[in-house]
Amino acid sequence: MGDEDWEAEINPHMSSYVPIFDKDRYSSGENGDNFNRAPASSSEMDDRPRRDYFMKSGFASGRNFGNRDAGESNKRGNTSAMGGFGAGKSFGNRGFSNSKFEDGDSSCFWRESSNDCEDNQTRNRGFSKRGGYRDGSNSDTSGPSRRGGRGSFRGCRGGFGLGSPSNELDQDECMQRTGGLFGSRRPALSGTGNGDTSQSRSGSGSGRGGYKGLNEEVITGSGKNSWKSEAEGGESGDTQGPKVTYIPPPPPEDEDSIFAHYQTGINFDKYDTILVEVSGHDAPPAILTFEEANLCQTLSNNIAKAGYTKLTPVQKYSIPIILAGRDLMACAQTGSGKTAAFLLPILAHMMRDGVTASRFKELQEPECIIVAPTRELVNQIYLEARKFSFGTCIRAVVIYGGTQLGHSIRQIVQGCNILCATPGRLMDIIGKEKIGLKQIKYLVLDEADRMLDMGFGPEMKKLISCPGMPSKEQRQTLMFSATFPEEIQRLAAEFLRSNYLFVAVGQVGGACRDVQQTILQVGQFSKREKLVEILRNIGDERTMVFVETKKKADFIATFLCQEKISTTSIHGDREQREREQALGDFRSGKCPVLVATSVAARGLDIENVQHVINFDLPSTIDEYVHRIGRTGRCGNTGRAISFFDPESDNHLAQPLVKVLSDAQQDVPAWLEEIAFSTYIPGFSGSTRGSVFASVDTRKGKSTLNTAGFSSQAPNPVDDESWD
Ligand SMILES: Nc1ncnc2c1ncn2[C@@H]1O[C@H](COP(=O)(O)OP(=O)(O)OP(=O)(O)O)[C@@H](O)[C@H]1O
Repeated sequence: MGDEDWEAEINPHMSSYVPIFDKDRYSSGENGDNFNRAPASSSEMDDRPRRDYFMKSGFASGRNFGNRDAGESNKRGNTSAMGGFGAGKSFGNRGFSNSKFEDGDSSCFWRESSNDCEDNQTRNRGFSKRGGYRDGSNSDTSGPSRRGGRGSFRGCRGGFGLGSPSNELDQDECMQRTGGLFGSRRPALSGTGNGDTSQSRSGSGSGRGGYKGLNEEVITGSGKNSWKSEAEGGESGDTQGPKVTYIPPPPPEDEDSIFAHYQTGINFDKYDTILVEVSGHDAPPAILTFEEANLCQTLSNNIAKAGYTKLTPVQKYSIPIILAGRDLMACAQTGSGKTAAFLLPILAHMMRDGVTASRFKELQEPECIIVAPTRELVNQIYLEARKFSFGTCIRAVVIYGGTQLGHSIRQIVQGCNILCATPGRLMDIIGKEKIGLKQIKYLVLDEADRMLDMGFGPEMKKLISCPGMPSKEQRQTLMFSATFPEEIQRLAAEFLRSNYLFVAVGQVGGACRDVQQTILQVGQFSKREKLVEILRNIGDERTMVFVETKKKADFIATFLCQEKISTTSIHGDREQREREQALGDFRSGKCPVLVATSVAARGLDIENVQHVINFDLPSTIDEYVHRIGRTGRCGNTGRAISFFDPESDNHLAQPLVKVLSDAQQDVPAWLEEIAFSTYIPGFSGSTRGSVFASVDTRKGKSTLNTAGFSSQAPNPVDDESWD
């Protein structure tokens, strides 16, 4: 079913789902959490699920959005600023400067009904209307609103602008606010007024990379589509937008929290049986134990405290390669420890070579930059870097969009050896001359195929051609992913030294075998019923439900709440604080169901996710592999159920059959039939013309081995032909 059809189906529900806030009956409980609150009456019951969702999923955690009833809002006590956000800011999508952005006691979602253009637009957009906000200190309600309710902004597209920023930081922040909300459906981005973030702008007209769902933002430029990044939320500064004030709460500092980890699963030891291929000249032998890596004592202690006793295959091969100073492209199944595979040898080198101890400086010159496509993922990588560098003088910093730029800068100027960043925020910070690149020795692209695709690729190219960035001969470049389409491997050459090594653990682009995959044929209109049936059977086990569009994510989450299934959601139209809240609620088990778009498909490592449900199949098989990889991690088992709608998913039949059979899963006969009937000559694994690379695209193979053994073989690769 196309998106249009969903519009038709969703909209009537949307209007009926508009929560009419009844402040007396639905005001917050003590903890500001109204979820699962028993209804006071049957009429309340009707509305409750939608309130539940808004409250629970952070739409409403104590905020009044775009609320006309500013007076009511003020009565609620204006608790502000957990973590500092929202303090002193006022919100209101129509010039209401009194409604406060609250975060605290009161859990309520306020939404007014109105017949005006904005509201109609909002309703059409969905029920997720959020009130706009303005910087209270700059407030000028008569001026252009910094952020209208989502719907209202869209309804009045073109009328969006900014007041004059009052200082450099302000300017930059203003420039940054493209936000998930505002990036929608805008033309190619151009800088306006403030040239200082030009590097982050798509000078070529290409938008930020990221994820695209069916109705997600597409920005055209450079003669081809490039995605307005949902993942990034468009924080780059490439257009004007509202001021982002969110300051993420600092992670816990106590050692127990830093080293908290989950257990490896029963299949962890089976990793050793996976075939590993290493291609490229003179690959150093794999190591079999952490001891062989000869890491310094502090690092070894941290590894032990993290609960790592045994290397995973990608670690066995990648660690010695990186320690030998080689460039690397590594492809290994989801959840198999790629993060430590690059962090540990980098940290070991930094410890060996010595780093500038962190100290306050306006311009920081980190030794290592790690980029990844989503905010949540860079944050996760940062936490891993912080864990492994615990007790050393190495300081890791994380910066990402959707948060206050000033906060990112403050983190950086305190000292920065390892910078974990999303591309947009990174380019902004470089543009602000807070980060110098001269000292860069390591450049890591996690989810590298995504980082190099047409979404993020242009940004990455800008990064490596930034003034000061050491040439590829002078730095070590490392790329990791579970998928690596051939054409992306070719693009990667520009970033890597010609003698880079390629490590493939198992089938490149293959699914993790610890995930039991089931494909069900379900038509679009039966999906919800099926979903509820499955979730009821699952009970409280943690489940991620992937849908294709942000709008549908809201819709399904609301629907599930209505069915009394505790659900939250994450997607690119949600504020960053809401995204983090949603992830937190999911991680803690408070909401065992997380409805997500592809923004959550890659990299996220959440303990105990036992099920992934593809309510909608993604458009590419690689995406499928990443999504189902949110379960079955680190030797644990998991289950993935995918709804296959023959009306829309036939193009995936062949690659699905391949992925299933490669992972030794049952292939339904009906799927084989569809695959056969849509046979594409020459198909070898993917849609969109690209295929799984079965090997390093340079075609040379030097090693074919199981992960338990190190070996070296002659390398037939002709570097010249590759370069
Ligand atoms: N050697 C090890 N021993 C025990 N646990 C490990 C080891 N290596 C990694 N882990 C844990 O396994 C989990 C998955 O690791 P990680 O997130 O790095 O996987 P990944 O390969 O990057 O997955 P994805 O492809 O989804 O990004 C993490 O919780 C990590 O701490």
